[in-house]
Parts: sequence; C-alpha cells; structure tokens
Amino acid sequence: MKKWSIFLIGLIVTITAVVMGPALFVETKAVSKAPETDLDALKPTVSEKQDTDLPNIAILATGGTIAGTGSSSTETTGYKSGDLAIETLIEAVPEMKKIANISGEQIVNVDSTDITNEILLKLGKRINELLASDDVDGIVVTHGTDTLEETAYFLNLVVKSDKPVVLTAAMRPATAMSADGPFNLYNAVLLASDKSSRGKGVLVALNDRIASARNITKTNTTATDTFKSVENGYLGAIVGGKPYYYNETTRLNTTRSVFDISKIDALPQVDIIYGYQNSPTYMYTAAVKNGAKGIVVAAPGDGTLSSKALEGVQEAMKNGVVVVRSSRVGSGTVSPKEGFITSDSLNPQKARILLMLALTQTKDPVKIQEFYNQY
Ligand SMILES: NC(=O)C[C@H](N)C(=O)O
Repeated sequence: MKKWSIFLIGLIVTITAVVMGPALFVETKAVSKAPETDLDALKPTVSEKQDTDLPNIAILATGGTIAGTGSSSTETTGYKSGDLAIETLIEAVPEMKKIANISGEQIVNVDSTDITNEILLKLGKRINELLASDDVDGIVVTHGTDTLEETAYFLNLVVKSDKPVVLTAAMRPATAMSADGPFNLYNAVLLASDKSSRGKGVLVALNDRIASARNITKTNTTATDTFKSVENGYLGAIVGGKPYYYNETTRLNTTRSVFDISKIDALPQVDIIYGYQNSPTYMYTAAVKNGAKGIVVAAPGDGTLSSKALEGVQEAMKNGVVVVRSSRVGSGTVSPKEGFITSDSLNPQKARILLMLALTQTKDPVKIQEFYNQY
C-alpha cells in the first residue's frame, strides 16, 4: 500500500514536470520590449542572480548580423540579419555573467539599413533613461555593421551621461563557423563594465579594438576587420581581457554636447547627394521638392562641387535648405570655402547626423559651421 502511494505521487510529479516544463521554458524565453518610461524595466530581464560586487550592464539589441542566422555554418552572405532575440545572444555568451550583471532589452530587430530617425530617437531616449538610474552602470548596444557608425555618432552627440555606452556588432552571422559576434559582445560588456571607459564619449568595440564613435567607419563590404579608425586612430585595444586606452578624442560629446533630444519627437529630413562625373542637378530639385531641410553633398576630392552640383546647391540654398560640403573620398578634412559649410573630417553619413541635430537648434550657417569644427 505504502509503495503504491509513493509510486502514485512520483507519477503525478513526473506528469506535472512534463506538462509544465515547456511552458516555463517558453516563459523565460519571452522577448522583453522597451517600455516607454516604465522604471520597472530597469530591472534585469534576463540575468537570474544579482551580484552586488559586479557592475550592472544593460544590453540594448537592435538586430544586425550579430543576431543573424544562415542556413549553414559556412553561409556568410545571404543570411537573415536581425533574426535572434536578445535572450539568445545573452545565452550564447555565459562568460559575460562572470564580469557583470546582465540585463537585455530588444529595442528593434532589424537590418541596420532599416534604422530610422524614429528608432534613433527611441534608442537615445531609452539610454538616457537607463543611465539616469543608479542601478545601471553601463550600456552595450548590439547593431548591424552597415550603419553602426551613424547610430554610434548620433548617440555620441545625445547621450547625457559619462557612464560607458559601447556599440558592438558582427560580420558573420551567429550560425557561422568562427562567428565574431560572441567575443565582440563579451568585449563590449568588458569595456562598459570598466571604470576607465567613463567620460570617453560613445565607444565602439570590434575586433579587440576600442574606437571613438566619431572616428570609426566601415571600410570593407564583407571582411571581419572592416571597421577602421582612418586618420585619427583608435582610442585603444582590449588585450587579454583588459582595456588599454592610449588616445582621447578632442571633439565634444555626451555630457559636453549641447544637443538634447528629450523634447524632440522627430528629426528634420536631411539627404545625401553623391557627386560624380556628369552628375545632374535634378537630385537637388527632388530633395527640395520632397521637403529636405538639409543636404550633405558627398562631393569628389576636397568637397569639390561640379558646375552642375553648384547650380543645384545654390537653388537649394535659395529655398532655405542648409547645404554641407563633405567628401566621398573616405578620409581627410574638407577645407573651408567662403559661403559654404564644410563637414570638417566627418564623412557624409556622419555629417548628415550632425546636420539633423544642428537643425533642431539653428539654421545659421556660422553656428552650424562651428558645430562641425567642435564635434
Ligand atoms: N554585418 C552586418 O551587421 C550587416 C547587416 N546588413 C546589418 O547592417 O544589419
């Protein structure tokens, strides 16, 4: 009789575990969405135990190849970008939990070419909200590589904290043999956890290097070492699990930046127009007609405007559009020229980010030129 009752209890426990097990599993896998202002969300959504000796790092995921999946371990092009949820990325790198209390939040899950101004504002506001809390010591943003430099530079201008904000990414999808995402993510958490990363502006951690958001750019379509800090160099490197800083940027950022998005719901439309042999003026006409408030010219050489481009630029300026001369060359400073704003050493895509923010404050070309000289 006694044996039977033990057997029955055992049977009930087993059935309950089999039925409830998957339900519990699914629940812990649920993707957390970024709430608008809910401070409860400051609590970790993924890590189980809080270690009070460790820094609290929030990972905000936006998609990209780091969350990408391919059909085989050798597929490194043609895979699906922005597929895996933040929970899966965190589970893939349990080593992070030895150096930080990790929480994860899915902002969006897209290829970085689909990052819009709305997403930039949502991300920037969320980071400021998290960093204003004593419960968060640093932020890591996972992102696609294609437009990472634009988001990084935007955050560099609008984050209102000296706490570390580190962007990272991958060139090989998570399913690839020798995927670069996991170690990049680990290194980004390492950097965000380190006190020496404070007050350095927004950082980019890729391929064991530490770069400033202002100077880093993507230079190769598919190679894993695509990100370079052309001309101005890296801030440092991560060697043997330790950050080494060697340089600092002289340009204004984060707590020293005048740009404030807290009360901004939309950014002005700024377009980039490429310069090349035989290029026509109608792109300028189209930009003006479609409501552009600013145009960045990705001009040849030292920001040289062809006669046709000059016609388009003058027409746009007459219509109240602010035009900035930048260069398609990939490195170097565009020299000043009377009557035009130049992008200093910002490439066209970063010059666009600064112009959008500048236009939230002024249309005065002298003041906008000052921003290019300072940021
Ligand atoms: N390596 C990458 O992340 C490229 C991808 N197309 C993206 O930017 O989202």
